[in-house]
Amino acid sequence: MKRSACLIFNPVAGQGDPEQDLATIKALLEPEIDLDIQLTTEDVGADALAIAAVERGVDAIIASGGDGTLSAAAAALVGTTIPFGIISRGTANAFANALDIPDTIDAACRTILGGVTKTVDAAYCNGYPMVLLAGIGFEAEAVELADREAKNRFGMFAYVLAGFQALRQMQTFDAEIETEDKIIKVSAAAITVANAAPATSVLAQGPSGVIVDDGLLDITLVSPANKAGAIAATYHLLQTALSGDAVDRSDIGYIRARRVKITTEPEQKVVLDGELIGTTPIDVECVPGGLTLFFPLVEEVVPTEKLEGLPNLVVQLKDTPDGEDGFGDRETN
Ligand SMILES: Nc1ncnc2c1ncn2[C@@H]1O[C@H](COP(=O)(O)OP(=O)(O)OP(=O)(O)O)[C@@H](O)[C@H]1O
Repeated sequence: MKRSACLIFNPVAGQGDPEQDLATIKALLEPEIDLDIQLTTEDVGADALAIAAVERGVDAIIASGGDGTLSAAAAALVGTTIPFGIISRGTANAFANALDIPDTIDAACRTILGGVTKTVDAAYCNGYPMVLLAGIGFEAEAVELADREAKNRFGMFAYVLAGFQALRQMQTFDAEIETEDKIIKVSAAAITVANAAPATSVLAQGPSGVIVDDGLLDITLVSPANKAGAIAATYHLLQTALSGDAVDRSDIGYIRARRVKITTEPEQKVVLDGELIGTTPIDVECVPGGLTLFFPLVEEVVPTEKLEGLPNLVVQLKDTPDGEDGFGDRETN
């Protein structure tokens, strides 16, 4: 029987040609999947369309658009077992990158056609579903500054520009961070609670690699003494994100927790998966295995041996009976 899925498509996302993108997606998927195509509008977003699709009891949901569309659709699926396909066509493609899903239309469609699924963690932040991260302070300021018009003009560069602008306006705040086993009081300029994060979410990169299926949230605290320190800390986080090493600066800290409550003085803006949702305090709780994704088939890497080319090489294969390790009897004391 042919598979079926609801495809939620944002017809204005990204810098490409949406009509052509939709034609490509249909050509790739429709031979194997019956698609119920739902276009987002200014008034009816991916969240409403995904909630309605869940209520209709669809077999799978595929979302195609920028990070806003993908996050909104994913949010509706947190806590369900409906497989979610991601076809990223945005400016930053942070959502796909954070979850290790290919970000070209062709590879994303092949991932969905492959039919392999994997569960990852999700979370709730102040009752809102969260798949990637909640940012307090710096990140929230940067998201607010990277507006639609700037993104259209500058693409990815808009986020970098907004980051520098936010850095210029950087202010520290006092924070109290409560996890299941401790209460931490600290001054910070940015606190990021991540379930999953792309390397470009620099401020989430305290832990060497945010782990998306460990049942824990990764919390990074950045507390630079001044603006020069903020730039150095940000650069260090970018480097560690790219190299996969843990951070090593006294003004950056990180912890992992299943649940975290954060209050700040003064109140700080909070951005959740790219959208401003309000201000602190926040209460974030991990939902282990809360989201099911179509995931690329990962071929098992068999470590290869190599001997060819060594001088005077002779390799003799032993005739070892089943169940024996080939070393004969071993002397024991
Ligand atoms: N048919 C439509 N007409 C106008 N706006 C739309 C329509 N459909 C969705 N939108 C708007 O698109 C925005 C979401 O865009 P989305 O995040 O998918 O793409 P993007 O902004 O190009 O990507 P990125 O966030 O990666 O930059 C929402 O603000 C939503 O209101």
